[in-house]
Amino acid sequence: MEIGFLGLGIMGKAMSINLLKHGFKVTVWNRTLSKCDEIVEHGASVGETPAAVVKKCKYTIAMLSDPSAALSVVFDKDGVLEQIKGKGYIDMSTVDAETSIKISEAIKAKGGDFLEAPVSGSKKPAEDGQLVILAAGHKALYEEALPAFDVIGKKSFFLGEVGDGAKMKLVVNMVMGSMMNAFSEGLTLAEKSGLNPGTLLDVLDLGAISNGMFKLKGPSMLKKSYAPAFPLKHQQKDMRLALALGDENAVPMPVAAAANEAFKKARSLGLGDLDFSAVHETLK
Ligand SMILES: NC(=O)C1=CN([C@@H]2O[C@H](COP(=O)(O)OP(=O)(O)OC[C@H]3O[C@@H](n4cnc5c(N)ncnc54)[C@H](OP(=O)(O)O)[C@@H]3O)[C@@H](O)[C@H]2O)C=CC1
Ligand SMILES: O=CC(=O)O
Repeated sequence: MEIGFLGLGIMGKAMSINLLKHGFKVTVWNRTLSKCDEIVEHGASVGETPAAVVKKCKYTIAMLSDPSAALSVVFDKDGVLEQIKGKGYIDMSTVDAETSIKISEAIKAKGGDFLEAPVSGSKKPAEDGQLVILAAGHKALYEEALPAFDVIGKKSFFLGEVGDGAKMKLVVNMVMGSMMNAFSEGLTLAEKSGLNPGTLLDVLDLGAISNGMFKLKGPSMLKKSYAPAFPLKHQQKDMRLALALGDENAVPMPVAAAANEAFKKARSLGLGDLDFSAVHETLK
């Protein structure tokens, strides 16, 4: 079965190559079309527009930067909506529930099926097929997509109504962004107060707050190495969207609000395209 794939950034590239490696036929599209070339070397076909991809494939996955990209690919000329009748559309981008619901309603109105399926996990888990998939929406489409999800991820959750996957993803990333800032302050405090921050990493790793993110990011942060796995601009977008969800639900989130300010500061320093761990530089 042919799967469509829209958006070949850090995540989309790894996910689409993974699908090809596991024997799926994949037709790709990216706004900057030249980024399709590398995926073609792995066996993909190219569609000239999102509509052309949807027309060719039974279902199409999207992995796009933010709400405005997700909306544009669906609603603009030559977009997904033009060919969605009788087809499935799975948006794996991290967006807010409102965006996802808007896309879902438009697709349903045109006779298509919609599933949101944002993922937890970064570049390496995407390359290794170890993402965590947070799906919600059309249950039959979820079941149809499970063979692809089993390649892309290590675990898939079906969370219910469209919007619930988006919200779960934002809650997870709100926690992650807040943790990253506390971690970064700890590394800086250790260093400035005369401790060896490398020893801090060992101590943290042996205790109850040991976690994969500290283990993975700590050594590269100490080397000021911020090659983007998860771009900082996307982490700040997730904090912003999570804070809006907090507003809607009257949940006070002072820790997340402070973390968001730190990511905004990092963006203002021109660090948005680096890894989100570059927020560490705002303390220098
Ligand atoms: N990187 C990570 O660790 C993770 C990222 N995510 C989420 O996944 C999504 C993708 O992330 P990632 O791959 O890192 O991001 P990238 O910035 O690497 O890629 C973004 C993609 O979106 C496309 N895009 C941006 N704006 C538009 C637009 N207006 N119209 C059409 N296409 C557009 C880009 O196209 P072009 O090449 O032309 O710029 C590119 O294909 C984001 O929502 C992110 O929050 C989720 C989990 C982990
Ligand atoms: O969205 C980012 C991630 O690491 O998950």
